[in-house]
Amino acid sequence: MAERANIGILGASGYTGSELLRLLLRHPRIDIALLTADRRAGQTMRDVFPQFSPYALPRLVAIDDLDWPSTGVDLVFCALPHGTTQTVIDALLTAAPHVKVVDLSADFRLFDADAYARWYGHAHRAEALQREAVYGLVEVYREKIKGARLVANPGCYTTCAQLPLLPLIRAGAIAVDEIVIDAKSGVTGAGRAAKEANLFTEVSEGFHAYGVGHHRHMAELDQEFSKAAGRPVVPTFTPHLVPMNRGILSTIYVRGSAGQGAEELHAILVDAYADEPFVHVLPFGEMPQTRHVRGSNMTFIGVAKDRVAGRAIIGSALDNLAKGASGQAVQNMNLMLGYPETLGLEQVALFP
Ligand SMILES: NC(=O)C1=CN([C@@H]2O[C@H](COP(=O)(O)OP(=O)(O)OC[C@H]3O[C@@H](n4cnc5c(N)ncnc54)[C@H](OP(=O)(O)O)[C@@H]3O)[C@@H](O)[C@H]2O)C=CC1
Ligand SMILES: CC(=O)N[C@@H](CCC(=O)OP(=O)(O)O)C(=O)O
Repeated sequence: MAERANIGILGASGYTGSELLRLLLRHPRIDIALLTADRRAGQTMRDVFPQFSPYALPRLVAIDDLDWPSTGVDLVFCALPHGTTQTVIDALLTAAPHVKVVDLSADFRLFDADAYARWYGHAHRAEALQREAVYGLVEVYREKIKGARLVANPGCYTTCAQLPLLPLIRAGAIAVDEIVIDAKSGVTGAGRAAKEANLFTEVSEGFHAYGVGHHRHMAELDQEFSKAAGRPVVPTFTPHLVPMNRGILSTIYVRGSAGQGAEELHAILVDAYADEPFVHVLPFGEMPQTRHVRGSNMTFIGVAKDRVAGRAIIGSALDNLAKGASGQAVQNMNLMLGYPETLGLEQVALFP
């Protein structure tokens, strides 16, 4: 294990890229060696995000201008739009095969080439790497991540839903054909690039569902839930956009298997996460709030009884830019570099 590592951030001028930089500037064992942008290439981080003014940072460069071996990077975070990433990482790992990569996009999360083509509308452009990638949900794949060269950081909605549900599915404690996930996200989840749908006037003073019946995160949920259950699982999942900057809250409706009431489901989760630094199960009956995880790498989970016999209501909250993206990516980096998993991630939520 090296004492320090040189880090690159592809897409540093975006929301997850800048959140990575915010976290990494407080990390004791890394140096920022490379920052890239597309439209903002040539500018400084200060031009794009003035909060970085006090720090001496490399200028934003275009990926096409890079000669990978001479960048000197040991590990690269790829925070680019999905679809863009696979060719960039393929070129990077061809030119510099020793570099480790944490990809924040959806490009390497689906291991089945047909499923990828079906959900994303084109054949994967780096199939060998798709097969090599390790899915980066640390609480499940910790040991595989430690030896990985390419880690596919999970999606924000999917992290929020998987953390409470996977232990229950694995234990056979819930009816897997009756899972309903009602999720709400802040607007940073959609990225910084200007889109009409994300204008203040379109988002404020309102609240709406989108991607109803076909959001691409369903593919990731199907894959991981089916793996945990040992048979196909297809949950109901509906995302909503709410007028706040950060945070995801998922309210999840489940039916317990025979003999598994809400208290038993709660006990399974308490047991599963007793030693996990970034998953906190609240006392029975308490529901999580996004404001209590904002800016931290934590996921808060709550379980309560439904008045409908046999059903339970589960709440899960995380910060989409932290545990839902950049925080989880740094957690993955720490494992890949052999550092303590929590290094640079100890921030308590920013509240009030
Ligand atoms: N936002 C979130 O909460 C989450 C995001 N993700 C995923 O992380 C990735 C980054 O998301 P986010 O930070 O929100 O996105 P942003 O739109 O905020 O940032 C995108 C970044 O990629 C750069 N970029 C855009 N197009 C290209 C291109 N063709 N070639 C090279 N660089 C390009 C942009 O540069 P420039 O600014 O110069 O145009 C910018 O730096 C996405 O794949 C997203 O799906 C995953 C989980 C949560
Ligand atoms: C609010 C919002 O728009 N959220 C994004 C999901 C966040 C994300 O970026 O997910 P991936 O990493 O899988 O791309 C969306 O619904 O597409």
